[in-house]
Amino acid sequence: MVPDATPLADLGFDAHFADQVTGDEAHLRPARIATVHRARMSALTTAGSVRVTLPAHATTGDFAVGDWVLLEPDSHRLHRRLDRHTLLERHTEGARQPQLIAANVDTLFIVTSCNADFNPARLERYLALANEAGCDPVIVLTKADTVADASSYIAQAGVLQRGLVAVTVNAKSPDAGAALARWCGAGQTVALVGSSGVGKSTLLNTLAGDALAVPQETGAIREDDAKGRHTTTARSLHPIAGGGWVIDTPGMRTLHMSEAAFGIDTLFAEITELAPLCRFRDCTHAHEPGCAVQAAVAAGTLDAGRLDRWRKLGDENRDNTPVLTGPRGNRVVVPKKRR
Ligand SMILES: Nc1nc2c(ncn2[C@@H]2O[C@H](COP(=O)(O)OP(=O)(O)OP(=O)(O)O)[C@@H](O)[C@H]2O)c(=O)[nH]1
Ligand SMILES: [Zn+2]
Repeated sequence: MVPDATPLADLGFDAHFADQVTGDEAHLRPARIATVHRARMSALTTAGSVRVTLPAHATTGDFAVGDWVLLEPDSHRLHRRLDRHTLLERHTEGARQPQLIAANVDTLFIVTSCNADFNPARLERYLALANEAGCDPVIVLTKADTVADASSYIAQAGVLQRGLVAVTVNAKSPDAGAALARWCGAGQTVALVGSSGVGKSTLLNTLAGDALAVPQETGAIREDDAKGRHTTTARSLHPIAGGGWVIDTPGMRTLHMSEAAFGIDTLFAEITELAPLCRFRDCTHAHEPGCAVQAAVAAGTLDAGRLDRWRKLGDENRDNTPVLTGPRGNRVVVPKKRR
């Protein structure tokens, strides 16, 4: 259950948000978006869950679970959204606008299992997503109880990004909560991503423990979509038993790279850092003489598979990232919208 009175700090409200509230806005109530439906949203306040009243010009598509907003005290009418600390967004092929997954997530739990689901190339896509969003990634390896030696998975995951932490769990056991406790706790927000069937729902239940209850306002929790089917919210903010919040996301089959140059550079830091040592400033690390990256592969200090995957993600990102023509015909990458 969501306690009736939760201190703002426990909901994740920190100086980043407090500093944005102006003197004129002091009478407004900070609230954290807990569920986003097509036509309505709910939010958590220090006094519990409320239904947000949207002004005429606003649409729920502009908000993500985890967002901080300011509400009028009695009507719960939305005044404005506060700038985000982090924003997870998903680019899908063909779609012009990215889909907002979750906002103000501190740690992204990238969930995979100790079995055939384990796939370095796919994990790297999730890592680029976390880096780009500004979240700290952690690899959570579920189903450790089904294999004789889970440590080899830790070793394989740990090398995917500098400083990356990987943890093995049995998502069904309460021990999983203890194993992940260092990223949870009052005011902390984590989100779960990963393929279908890896154990995200199981992990969510374990993390929530006795606290399990989707924070939602009383009243109707279902809405009809255009075809008259009942739909429930895809994402919501759930309380974690020992403090903090967890956001689940629906299984993502494909993750297209777009507007993720920073995320990819961080993911492949060992390659990014070698590039300035290449003879040519625009070296593609493919065939050029004096290439420091190729030299590292030849010397055995850089994995050739990593270089292949760096190239694939980078090419995909460039193909999918919109470019404008600048004043002098220079190609200018469209600046990311403000968080
Ligand atoms: N033995 C074992 N089984 C697990 C573990 N984690 C999940 N499972 C089982 O794996 C199956 C799939 O788990 P879910 O939690 O439904 O997976 P999910 O990621 O939520 O899948 P979607 O809802 O399709 O996205 C269930 O039968 C779980 O009981 C684990 O750590 N150990
Ligand atoms: Zn090079």
